[in-house]
Amino acid sequence: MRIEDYALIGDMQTAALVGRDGSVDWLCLPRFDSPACFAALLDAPEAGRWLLAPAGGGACTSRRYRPDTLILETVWERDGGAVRVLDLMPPRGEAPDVVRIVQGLRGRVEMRTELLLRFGYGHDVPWLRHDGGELAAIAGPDAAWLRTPVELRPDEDAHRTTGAFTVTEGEEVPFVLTWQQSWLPRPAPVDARASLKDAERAWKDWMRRCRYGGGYADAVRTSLVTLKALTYAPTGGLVAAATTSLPEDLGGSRNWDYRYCWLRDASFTLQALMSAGYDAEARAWRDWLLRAAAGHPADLQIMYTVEGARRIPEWTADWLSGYEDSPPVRVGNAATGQLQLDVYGETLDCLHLARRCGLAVDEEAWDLQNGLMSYLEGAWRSPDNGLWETRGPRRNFVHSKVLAWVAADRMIQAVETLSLEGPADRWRALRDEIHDDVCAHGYDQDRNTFTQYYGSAGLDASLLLIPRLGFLPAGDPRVKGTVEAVRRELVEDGLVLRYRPEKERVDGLPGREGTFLACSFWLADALAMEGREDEARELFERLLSLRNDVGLLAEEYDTSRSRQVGNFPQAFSHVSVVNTAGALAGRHPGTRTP
Ligand SMILES: OC[C@H]1O[C@H](O[C@H]2O[C@H](CO)[C@@H](O)[C@H](O)[C@H]2O)[C@H](O)[C@@H](O)[C@@H]1O
Repeated sequence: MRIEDYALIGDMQTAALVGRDGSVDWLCLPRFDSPACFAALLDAPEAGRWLLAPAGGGACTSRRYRPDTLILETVWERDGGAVRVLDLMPPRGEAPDVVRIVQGLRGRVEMRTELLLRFGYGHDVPWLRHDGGELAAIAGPDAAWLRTPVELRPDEDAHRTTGAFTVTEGEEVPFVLTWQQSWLPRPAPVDARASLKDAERAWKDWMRRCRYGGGYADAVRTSLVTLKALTYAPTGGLVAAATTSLPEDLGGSRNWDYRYCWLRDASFTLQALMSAGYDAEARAWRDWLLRAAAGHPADLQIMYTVEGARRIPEWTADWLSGYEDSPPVRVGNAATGQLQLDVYGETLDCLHLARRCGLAVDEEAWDLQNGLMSYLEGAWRSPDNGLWETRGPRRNFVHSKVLAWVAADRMIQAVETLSLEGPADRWRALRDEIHDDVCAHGYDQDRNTFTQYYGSAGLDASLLLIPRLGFLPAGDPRVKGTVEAVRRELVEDGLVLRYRPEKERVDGLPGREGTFLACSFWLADALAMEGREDEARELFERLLSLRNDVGLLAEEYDTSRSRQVGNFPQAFSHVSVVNTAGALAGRHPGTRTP
């Protein structure tokens, strides 16, 4: 399946990907970053999957989410009849469940199910016990049960379970898969119908809180649901995407694990959610941050687990061949230990915005902000790995310095407008110093553009954020020059690359990558801010057209193959849908009138 052939279901603790062929090919239990029990996404079906589809196989005729929910409806029209499968993960009760309900729509359709549970990222083959429509599977720490009225059959050789049945018009056949740690008693089974109702109610209640009132409302609502689905409800942490190792370069090795909370991605996500009125999520994330960042500000990490833990060692699951033969499959992320100075600015920007939106002034949060700012005062001159997490030598990335300016600016604003206490004069001097430094060393007069890093001949799409962050106005000739330079040098078939990896081999990695969707939205934002609304709208609509049939976007787009690439669905991309729609409605991205 292509990446865009998948849809997401989830229960705000983990998520699964369901293909257009009715196969659940990715599911990590019990948490986003737990080992997968279905990993066919990154190998063959033998790495674990759950198929539920007409016996003849093949892709569905159509599918959609029930409006304002993450309940997936997949329809197959066949000669003798039509069938719909509802897929969902109900709000988490005692244990995680995947509920699948087959509904006969017309005539008769022969159906088939095939379940291969492979715990430990496709590695661990469980013992299976069948009892009529009941299956129990167990391997090491994992146990799972499948309940259905359909007679299930073991295929002992292949360690798989199959079932065949016919569904006629008006008939409904439920399947419920439940997971639990193997040493605990089996959880009480959930009722498929009742959990469908619970899930629908929970999603609709959440969407009712939405205050977004601009254009492109359907796209924005789908993206908000996706962002909420990437939130780990027990702690308020937000993952960057639901997957690991979907390649940025098909056949290449730019494959990373995104099932963690990046302060950068989470700050962006929160800004989008707050702009739509979701203040409770902002509070939950602020509290998550206070717990995760506790300790010395110099020890702040750029990412944590959803629980706020610090250790995320990177290793490769060598038994998996990778998506479309793109090894390695990485688990964990070595970028954890990198120095990325921009996260201080993004975090302080987000906390400031949260306060402006009415989040109560909290002493602990202000202490944290002061601590982060003091650290940055001493550290902002250091070269770092930058927001793209380059694995080459550290550089003086212009974006990192601009975000140091943002950090000082938002702290000054907090003192000036929210009457918080702090050394505003010292911060004002620092803000001016950083501004002068960036304009002197990060701007190339001959080419009339800011550069990727001090002294670099290369460009970087993150420079498009300069006007939106308030570092310089959109009408400044240096900003306009940068926008034009990005269009000239980084645009491929109308979409924007983050940078040219081949140039100066800045990221220290082999191969190339697709155009980066968030950066393409940033170009639309920059054009809108410059008053070039028609061009901005045209680009935005092109980007919306790249979403799959259920409105989802991966991290990147390969223009030569016309395919989505990279992890999926990606928060960065969906944040950008919300922000750019807001920008076109006249609101600057990431802001909300307090
Ligand atoms: O491309 C190299 C890097 O790719 C990942 O980082 C990217 O994803 C992060 C999460 O969305 C995002 O915060 C960052 O800006 C992106 O560059 C990967 O996590 C890195 O390990 C890798 O070096």
